[in-house]
Amino acid sequence: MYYFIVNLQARNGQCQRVWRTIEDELKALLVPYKVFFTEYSGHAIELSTSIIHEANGDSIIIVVVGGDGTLHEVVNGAVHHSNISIGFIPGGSGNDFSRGFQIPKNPKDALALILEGRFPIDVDTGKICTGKVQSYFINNMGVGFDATICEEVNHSKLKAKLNRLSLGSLVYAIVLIKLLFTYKSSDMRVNIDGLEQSFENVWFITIANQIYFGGGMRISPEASVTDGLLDLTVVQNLSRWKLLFVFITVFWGGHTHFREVKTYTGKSISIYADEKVLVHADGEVIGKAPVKVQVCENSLRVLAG
Ligand SMILES: Nc1ncnc2c1ncn2[C@@H]1O[C@H](COP(=O)(O)OP(=O)(O)OP(=O)(O)O)[C@@H](O)[C@H]1O
Repeated sequence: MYYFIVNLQARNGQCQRVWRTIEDELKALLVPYKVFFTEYSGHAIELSTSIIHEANGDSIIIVVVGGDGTLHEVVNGAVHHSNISIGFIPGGSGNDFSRGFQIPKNPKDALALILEGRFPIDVDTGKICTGKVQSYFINNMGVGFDATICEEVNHSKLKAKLNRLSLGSLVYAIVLIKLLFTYKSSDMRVNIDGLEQSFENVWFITIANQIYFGGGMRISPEASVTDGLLDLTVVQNLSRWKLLFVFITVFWGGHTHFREVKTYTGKSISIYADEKVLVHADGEVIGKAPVKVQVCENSLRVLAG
């Protein structure tokens, strides 16, 4: 039995078409399945939690049809349950998860990969604690400018317009350019596995589990979801114009060569900011700094490409 959790509203409603294709294919192939549609933000975590409870330890596959936000919620329900495998059919605007896990863009091909079931791998996730909130991420988390971009993107009317033109992933770049001229950098302290460092004028700190971020940018080109490590990128002391230039190079991972961009790896990381800067997990704003992040090795089973 396959359990589908579908966000028909992903990509501003265009995910409906993706689901229709999948539904037709499941019926044609006589695949046994149950489908649940998300009705509000946070619903996917509730759905996955109740599916997992009913499975009572049996091995099952939960397939997410939607964007990285819906996937993020299901990850938070399924993490540390080794009897659950997660499949994904990309139906969102950014789809960084499918890039990082080599899942085909085409819905039928992505479904074929799941039905073959040949590649379940146990991957790392990151656990974040900020204030009273605890959350897991599969792609990345960030503190500062990138979280502010996520906040703006998730409330942007532009996203809907670009999605209609199939240019949804461009919204991150456009919002970045807009915020570039108003965002104020701040000083931060970072503790990586017990070693503390201070950074002045930080634009953002991103902690990545996999390579891709913000709709296809190669933020951590060396990241691996099976190495038991998280990859940090600190961007500081950059003028607004140079940040824009560095940003362009992120698309091919060239930013790591700039002296204002520092990279580290670690298992347990704390970030303290002088001001209460925003924190995102997989593109969803979850709170403000300070934040504690820890790698959870082999904590999620995923059907990757
Ligand atoms: N029925 C619904 N109505 C409104 N919002 C919903 C509904 N179902 C889920 N959501 C919320 O919509 C948000 C965005 O969904 P999702 O990430 O799947 O699509 P997206 O934003 O188009 O794609 P991406 O995250 O890849 O850019 C999620 O935070 C999710 O909780």
